Amino acid sequence: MTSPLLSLSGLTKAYPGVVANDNVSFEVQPGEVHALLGENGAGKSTLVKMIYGLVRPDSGQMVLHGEAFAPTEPSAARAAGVAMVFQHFSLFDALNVAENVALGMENPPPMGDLATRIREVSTTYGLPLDPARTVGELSAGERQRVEIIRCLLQDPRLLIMDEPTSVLTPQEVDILFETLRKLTSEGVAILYISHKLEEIRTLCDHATILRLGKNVGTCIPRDTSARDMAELMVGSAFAAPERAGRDLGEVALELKDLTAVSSSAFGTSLKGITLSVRQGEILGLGGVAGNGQDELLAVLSGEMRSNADAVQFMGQPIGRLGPGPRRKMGLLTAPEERLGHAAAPDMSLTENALLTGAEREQLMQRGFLRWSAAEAFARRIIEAFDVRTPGPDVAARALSGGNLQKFVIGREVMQRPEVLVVNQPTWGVDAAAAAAIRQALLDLAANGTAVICISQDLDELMEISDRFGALNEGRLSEIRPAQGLSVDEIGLMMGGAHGMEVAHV
Ligand SMILES: Nc1ncnc2c1ncn2[C@@H]1O[C@H](COP(=O)(O)OP(=O)(O)OP(=O)(O)O)[C@@H](O)[C@H]1O
Repeated sequence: MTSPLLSLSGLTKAYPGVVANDNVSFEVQPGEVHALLGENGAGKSTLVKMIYGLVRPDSGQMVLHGEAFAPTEPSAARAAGVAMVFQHFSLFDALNVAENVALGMENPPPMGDLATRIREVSTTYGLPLDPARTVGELSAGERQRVEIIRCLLQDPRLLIMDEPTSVLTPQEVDILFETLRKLTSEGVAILYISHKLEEIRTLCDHATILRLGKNVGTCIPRDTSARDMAELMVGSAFAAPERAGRDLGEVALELKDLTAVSSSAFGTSLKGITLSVRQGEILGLGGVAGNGQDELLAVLSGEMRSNADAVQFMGQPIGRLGPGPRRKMGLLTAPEERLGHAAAPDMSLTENALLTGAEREQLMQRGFLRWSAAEAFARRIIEAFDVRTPGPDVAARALSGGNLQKFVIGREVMQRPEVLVVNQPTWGVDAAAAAAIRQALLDLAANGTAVICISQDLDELMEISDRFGALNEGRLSEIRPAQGLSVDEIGLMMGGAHGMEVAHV
């Protein structure tokens, strides 16, 4: 048997109120794809941050290529052959691909040489990318390729990937997996974090499962069902969402030939969008990211204005109203970007609860903030949505990604909206919590709320939507009943955006 590439023994890291990693030990072999599984807050990101030199363990040892390994910063980890592709890309939109790659390198070669090397790596590993293109014009999949190529130019022995497929089309996922397989055939090891269990079954050789910071077991994903893996992570069985029959009420929200120019140079303008959603109904909107989803959410939240008549709430024109008045009426929204847009990173959960809940939860009285009521509201969200955190005083940025997502969705759901618009409601959320969020949206609709769910997850949309439409380059397809729609029909509705194929529903 070959000696392991990386072995971890007894790694422990505590934060105030939580032990993020508790005596974690396992090994990664050269040439394998090793999955790191665990529910939200289980400690996956903390563990890989220790390997990448972003977080220092309180105790425990790491051995890489047979030598003691204790990186104090990412450059030390990179020098030892460890590379990492993050969930959120750190790229500059206005610069081209080669310039962005150079910015992430310790000693970048001259631009001409770098462009040649980028072309070589991109051809060798099947990652099509033109070094001269401006990054702002690239799709999410192409941006990820910039990050991957940046890593590959450093000749890594271990590549860490944190939820790499959440922004990719099914076709881009296939391309990525091909690249990863080529890398492993050359002996590179891949440490792979994902909540998408079917993908893990396709790609990964071994999996280590974390629960509440502890290593609770390993499995061979190919030989384990997705349901069994989910239960290993949670430690118990969980319920799949149930959809009750509902009577639909009045039209709650209507868009009439809505046209809006994106405020961003790299955004997508909305072109003639017409739709309506009734009380008690869930309208699912699919499409590849970057086809107008963010702009549609902004035009509904009031962050972007339109013609007054183009947006109608219970028959009233509201296109010129800002976010405050819309919230007061009961039109609530939860954007996709949880850190920075949906939540203020350095503010506590109580302060974040206040940010969107002040009006409808009466957290303000005669100009004064009612702090104890705001804290009680934050506690109710934490309780109802099973947000794993020591308490409401914790800053939003200290929550694991999935737990913050649960908080952001819970905050809007608990305000009993008349209309709720969500974008990617279960992004980065584990299987059990995703089921709970979908159930909460179904329950809201059962109580008469009109829901618009924008998502790239077609399985999710088919599970909860009554009717389905797709965004493509700022236009909306025909809207059709979701039940009985075939994969081919959905593919046609998505209109081949960025040449994508719909591989699964
Ligand atoms: N900087 C920090 N300060 C305080 N607590 C933190 C910090 N970073 C992580 N934690 C806590 O450590 C625990 C583990 O978080 P971590 O981000 O590693 O989980 P995860 O498994 O990656 O979750 P997810 O799947 O939601 O991304 C969580 O309880 C989280 O709140």
